[in-house]
Amino acid sequence: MTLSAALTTHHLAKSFGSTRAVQDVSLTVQAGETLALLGPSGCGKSTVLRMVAGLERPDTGRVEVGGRDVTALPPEARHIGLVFQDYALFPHLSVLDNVAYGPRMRGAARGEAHGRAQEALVLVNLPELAARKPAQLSGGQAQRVALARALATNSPLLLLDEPLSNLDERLRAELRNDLRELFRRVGAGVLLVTHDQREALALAGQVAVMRAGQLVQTGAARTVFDQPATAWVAAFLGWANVLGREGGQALLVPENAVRLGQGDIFTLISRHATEAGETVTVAHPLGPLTLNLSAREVGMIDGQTLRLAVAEARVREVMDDRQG
Ligand SMILES: Nc1ncnc2c1ncn2[C@@H]1O[C@H](COP(=O)(O)OP(=O)(O)OP(=O)(O)O)[C@@H](O)[C@H]1O
Repeated sequence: MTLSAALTTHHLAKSFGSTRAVQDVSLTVQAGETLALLGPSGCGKSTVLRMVAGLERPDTGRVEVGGRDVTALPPEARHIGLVFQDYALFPHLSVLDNVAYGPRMRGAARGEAHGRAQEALVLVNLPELAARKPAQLSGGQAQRVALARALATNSPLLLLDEPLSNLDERLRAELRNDLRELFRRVGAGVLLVTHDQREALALAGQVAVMRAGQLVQTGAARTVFDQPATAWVAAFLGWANVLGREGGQALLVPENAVRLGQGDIFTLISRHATEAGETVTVAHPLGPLTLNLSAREVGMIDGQTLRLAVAEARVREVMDDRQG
C-alpha cells in the first residue's frame, strides 16, 4: 500500500486583479512532516495557505488532502486543522467548548467531542484551563488553545499561519520547542507559514522559499539553508556574504569557509560592536567580507588588519538573481 501525502498542491495559481499573487505552486507535505513556507512580505504565502484551506478559490490548479481532491470543497469539508491569526476563539464559549467545536461540527456527540477536546488540551499542556473563557487567557495560552482546537479535529493536515506571532520572545522560544515535539507526536502533515527563519529551522524538516508568487527553492531545511540555490535565496536566508561577480553570478561564502589567523593580511573597512564581540568588514579580493567575530577573535585584529584565509572549496558560485 502506498501512503498518500498529507497535502499535495498541483500548479496552484491566483491573481487579484492585475496582481499575480501565486503562480504555479506545486508542493507536497508528507504525513508526519512539517514544511515551512518562507518568503518576504507579499510573496503569496498566505494566499497559498488560504487556497489549501478553501478560504480562497484558485484560478487554476488542484489541492489534494490525504490523496483526496478537495479543490471544489468548502473549508469545513476539507478536514484540515487551521491555526490562523484571524480565526479567533469564540468569546462566549469555554476553552473546552472552543476546542470541542471542530469535532462537534464534524458530527461527534457532545461527550465524545469533549473527550477529544480534553485530550487536545493535554497535548498543549493546558488541561486545567478547560472551564475558562478566552478573555481569561494570556496571549500564549490563547495560542495554545487555538492549536488544541486544530489538533482536536484529528485532521491529517494542520495549517499554521504565523502561529507564534504576537508572542514575546520568551514565549515564542518555549512554544517553538513544544510545537516541534507535538508535531512529532500527532503525526499529521503540517504546513506552516512564517517570516522567521529561526522558527522555520526549529520546527520544519522541509522548507519552500517563495518569491513574487513562485517557489524558488524547496528541500530539506538544512540543505536549503546551507546550500541556497541562488544569490537571492542566500540573501533572503540571511547569508552575510553574497558577493556579486561579473556575468550575473555571485559567490556564496559561508562563515565556516573563513579561517582566522592563517593566510594573508587584509584591511578592515568597518567595525561595529555586537553583544558577542564585533561585526567587521574586510577588504578581500573576492569582495567585502563581513564577519561576526567573538570577543576572543576580536583580539586577533592587529591595528586595522586581520589575517585570514578563505577555504575556496567551500565557496559556491550561483546565479545572481537579486535584481528584478
Ligand atoms: N484579497 C486580496 N485582494 C487583493 N490583493 C490581495 C488579496 N490578498 C492578497 N493580495 C495580494 O496578493 C499578494 C500576496 O499576498 P499574500 O498575503 O499571500 O502574501 P504573504 O506572503 O502572505 O505576505 P505577508 O508575509 O505580508 O503576510 C500581495 O501583493 C497582496 O497585496
